[in-house]
Amino acid sequence: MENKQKTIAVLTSGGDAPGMNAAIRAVVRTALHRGMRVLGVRRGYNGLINGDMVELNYLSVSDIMHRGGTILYTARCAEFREDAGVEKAKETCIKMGIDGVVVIGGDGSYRGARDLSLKGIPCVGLPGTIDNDISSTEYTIGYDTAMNTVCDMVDRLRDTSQSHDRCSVVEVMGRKAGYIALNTGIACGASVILMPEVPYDLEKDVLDKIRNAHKTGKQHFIVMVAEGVGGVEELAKKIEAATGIETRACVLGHVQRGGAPSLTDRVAATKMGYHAVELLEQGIGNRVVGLQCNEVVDYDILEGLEMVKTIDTNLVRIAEEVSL
Ligand SMILES: Nc1ncnc2c1ncn2[C@@H]1O[C@H](COP(=O)(O)OP(=O)(O)OP(=O)(O)O)[C@@H](O)[C@H]1O
Ligand SMILES: O=P(O)(O)OC[C@H]1O[C@](O)(CO)[C@@H](O)[C@@H]1O
Ligand SMILES: [Mg+2]
Repeated sequence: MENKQKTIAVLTSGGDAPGMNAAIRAVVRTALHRGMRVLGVRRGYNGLINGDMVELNYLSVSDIMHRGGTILYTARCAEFREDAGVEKAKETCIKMGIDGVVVIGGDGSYRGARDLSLKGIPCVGLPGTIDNDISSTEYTIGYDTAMNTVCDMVDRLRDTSQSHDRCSVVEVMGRKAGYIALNTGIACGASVILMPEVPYDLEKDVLDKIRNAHKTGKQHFIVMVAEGVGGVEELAKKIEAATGIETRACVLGHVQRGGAPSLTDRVAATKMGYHAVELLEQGIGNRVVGLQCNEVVDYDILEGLEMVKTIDTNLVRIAEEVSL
């Protein structure tokens, strides 16, 4: 008897990230190349629960590689956090003949993928988040683009800070992680970088540093603050009061999630998307795909979620020594 044609589904979930489209394209093209059908699920797990999906062909994913956002839309789906929601999604998968699902998203989306895998629908997670806060991979899709966007924005802030002899306190995204803040802080020449992983003393690590640099003739400052530290408005007031330097706070916000993906994001998304399909082709689910030393790897979802990722303490030290 002839083998039944495999059908896989692909969805994006959680916050969007530049490069998600490149990942969708890689999944679709790889699967079609191997003779599978592909369904694109709209708005994350919502689409899986409600059966909101469309068949994708080679042309459906043309001209999307260079676009930010996700053509499949994304969402945070409260219903999927409950067993009843996962059960409904499973029923939809069975009804639509879905043999496996590629879930592109963050750690929350991975938990959902695990729940559905445990119900017998093989799921493979791809790391799609600007935060780079997924332990099982050194790199997440969207991280590089978001950091380049931050650099571009902060370079602009520097122009106006420099012209006014001001201090700019900038909040960047990252949820509870400081990866974006640390790397962009270095790249933008920040005088101070605050991230949740590294405790700081306001007087010693922020105010004294700015006061001392001010005495040597430095007139404008960038203070980079991770979202997980927050409080940029209050911090700006404290810096102004303690140093006499006019200070402004700026929360960069969602601009960090948009824009054309960088080359790094496009290639990473393509490599990982390809691997996800290779796994599903073999009927292997409950896995998360990642990059370690730029090589594609995969792990059991729970094992991946339980891995620990730490901030690069050497990079923190370098940032401290070179900043002024
Ligand atoms: N513990 C869980 N069990 C089942 N499903 C979950 C769980 N946590 C999250 N999900 C599902 O995954 C969706 C996305 O999760 P979340 O909002 O945490 O974003 P994420 O995937 O971590 O991405 P990001 O943090 O980059 O925005 C949730 O809306 C929900 O549908
Ligand atoms: O778009 P929302 O729901 O406001 O979520 C914002 C969060 O999503 C991210 O942009 C991506 O996880 C975080 O950096 C941020 O904390
Ligand atoms: Mg998350």
